[in-house]
Amino acid sequence: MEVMTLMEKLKNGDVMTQDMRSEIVDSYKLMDVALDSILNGLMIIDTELRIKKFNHKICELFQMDEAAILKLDMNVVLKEIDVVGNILINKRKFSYSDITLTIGSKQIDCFLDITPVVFNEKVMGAVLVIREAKQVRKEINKLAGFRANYTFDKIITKNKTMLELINTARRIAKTNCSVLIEGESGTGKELFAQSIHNDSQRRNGPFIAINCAAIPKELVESEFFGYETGSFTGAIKGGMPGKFELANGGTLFLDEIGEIPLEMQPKLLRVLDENKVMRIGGSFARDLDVRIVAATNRNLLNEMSKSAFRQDLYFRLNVINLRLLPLKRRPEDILVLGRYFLEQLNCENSDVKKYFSKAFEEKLLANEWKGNVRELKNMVERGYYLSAGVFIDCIEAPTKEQNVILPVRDSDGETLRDLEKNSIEQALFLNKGNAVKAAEDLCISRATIYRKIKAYDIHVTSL
Ligand SMILES: Nc1ncnc2c1ncn2[C@@H]1O[C@H](COP(=O)(O)OP(=O)(O)OP(=O)(O)O)[C@@H](O)[C@H]1O
Repeated sequence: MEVMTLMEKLKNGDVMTQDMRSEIVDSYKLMDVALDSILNGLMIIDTELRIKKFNHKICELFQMDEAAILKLDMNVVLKEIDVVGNILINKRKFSYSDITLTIGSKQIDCFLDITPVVFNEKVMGAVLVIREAKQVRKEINKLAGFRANYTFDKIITKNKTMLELINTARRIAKTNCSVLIEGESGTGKELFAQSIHNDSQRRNGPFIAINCAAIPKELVESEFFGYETGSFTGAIKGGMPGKFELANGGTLFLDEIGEIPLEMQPKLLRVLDENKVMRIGGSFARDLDVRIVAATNRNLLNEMSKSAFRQDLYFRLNVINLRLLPLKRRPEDILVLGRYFLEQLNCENSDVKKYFSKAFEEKLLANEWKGNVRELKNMVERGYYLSAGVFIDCIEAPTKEQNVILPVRDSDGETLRDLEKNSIEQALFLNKGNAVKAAEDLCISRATIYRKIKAYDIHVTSL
């Protein structure tokens, strides 16, 4: 018999039989099993915020046994929320992302849905569905692509030093120590960082990359550490987690670390030393479990001698050092890499298979490769799409920038600086302000273009 029908019968004065009693007991047991099979924490409270029921996941989330949970004062746990006003009186469902619950001396970051329980128009209490923020972020990171795609087997090289570096990186990937990757722009620093993450125990956690050169100085702290509601003008209501929090359980890749403002460096060092982060305007520190991989194309020793980079931070980051070789110092890699990129293009465009002409290969070997592997990849791609026949030859059609008639300027007296600034402005203009695309066209890194935009005070929106 349905429990509800049974209840109705009892309400109407029927006498409770043994069968009815076991029916009710069984149905309660069934409900408990169902509640415990749910992967989210679930709790039912009454209008006085007293706990009426909860599932096993709540014990896991709160790290408490059942008896301790029953003693919790939910007015304290939910002190950040107006449960009575918002949910019980207004009879409305509320969802809170990134809320902090106070459970005894612990703080738990979670996503919380509260739904009022209404019978015959009367509010009886509310159902709380609690999901751990760490878990939700893990799923979001997976969907949003915050993960590393590269693995060591995708790092192509025949160079002995580079092969040794890959071996070292493979070995240290298993540890938790910080890694500093040095090398010119386009040498494969991010490739190494992603491969280290994918070869570590953290491979299922997030890989969060942050380009220190791309963040405006005044936003660096909030990007790194996050902030709580109302901590500064323009802050999003409800606060925001910083990149450290987002990378919890995974790897944080600090690209262009040499660009980090000097005043920010001691704050970063403190977080790395203490493994804790406090959001701006926050009242408590959150525990962190983050592996740091930093990269730079600057000579940090030089920066230190100019007092532009702190020594203590340098030593904290430079536990393991990987110095990648520029492409011109590993000429044996030029054709190997070139053919690898060509092979990829042939696979992507399976209808036509193309080959390098002898002259093209000679041109590749003779090039300066200031933009390193990135430049090589772009050049192969350009050759591939611009060549009419199956052989990729040297004749390169004019690039987008060369094709355009630019505003006439008196070139007399134009300094190198002006020329560089003009080129960047043109590339930005041609790419409708998209700095990443402009950087690709100019064969420079994203970090470099952001740095130059800042240095030349280029207003992207007015181009
Ligand atoms: N050894 C390699 N094998 C295959 N692809 C490579 C290799 N090295 C670099 N690449 C490719 O070259 C491009 C640039 O690499 P990456 O972004 O890792 O360089 P980077 O040193 O981090 O550059 P930047 O300092 O400008 O950020 C990427 O598309 C990457 O896949």
